[in-house]
Amino acid sequence: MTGELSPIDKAKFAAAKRAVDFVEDGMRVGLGTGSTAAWMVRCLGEMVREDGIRIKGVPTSVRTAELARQVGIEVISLDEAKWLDLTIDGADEFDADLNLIKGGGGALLQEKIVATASDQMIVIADTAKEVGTLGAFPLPVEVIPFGWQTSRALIEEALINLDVMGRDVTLRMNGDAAFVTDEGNHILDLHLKRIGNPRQLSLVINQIPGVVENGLFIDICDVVVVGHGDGRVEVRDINAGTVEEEKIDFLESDNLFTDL
Ligand SMILES: O=C[C@H](O)[C@H](O)[C@H](O)COP(=O)(O)O
Repeated sequence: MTGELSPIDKAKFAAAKRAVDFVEDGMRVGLGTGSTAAWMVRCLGEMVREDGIRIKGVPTSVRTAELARQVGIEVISLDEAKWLDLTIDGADEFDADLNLIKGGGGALLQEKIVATASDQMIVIADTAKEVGTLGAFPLPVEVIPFGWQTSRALIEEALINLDVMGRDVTLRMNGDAAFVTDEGNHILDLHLKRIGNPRQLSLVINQIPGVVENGLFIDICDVVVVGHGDGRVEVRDINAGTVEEEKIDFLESDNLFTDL
């Protein structure tokens, strides 16, 4: 069945499959959003159904909550969990310091709250997500609908003051209408090309009235699991300074691919 998956999906699956090894019985786990995180939720569901591990999952979006329930994971809110042992999530970009751009799917706000309320955040990604410098992927910024054009103008002004390379700021659309997040907000995508100082940019953007949160995750991620299309995975731990390599056997998970 894996023959029907593209190499990129195999890479995402391999990273997800390796990352769930970090999950132990009784843990409260933050469940990320996106195509890579969806593989992780399916793998966790398999562990719950077949290995009998008991976990409580805190989803970062409506769609992840739906998938988690479908695969048999007990879903609780962050307020019920209060604090999490671990969050596993995808990313749009990561750099050598494991700083991230997230929010390509519009879930950055809940994702950042959940990851920050976790002892550890593990990012799962295919090799295409690794960059020398963040910023080729447009940086998502969540803004409240009221006065969003004013917020955009203030962001553009801030980008000029910071002397950032690209300054194009676009409203994310969903067909003919503005995209609406799970929190009822809009997303502005900042086409910056290169983010020289992500920490400074994040602080400046978050001070602008109307901005709820931005997609830069600075010093939040501890471990990245990078998947390759042939099943190889690298586990890079920024705190321990270690890199481990392994290979995932796709055949062991064939049942996960049958109902796609
Ligand atoms: O809002 C979406 C999330 O930040 C995703 O984790 C991110 O966009 C990566 O998604 P994917 O795994 O589909 O590339």
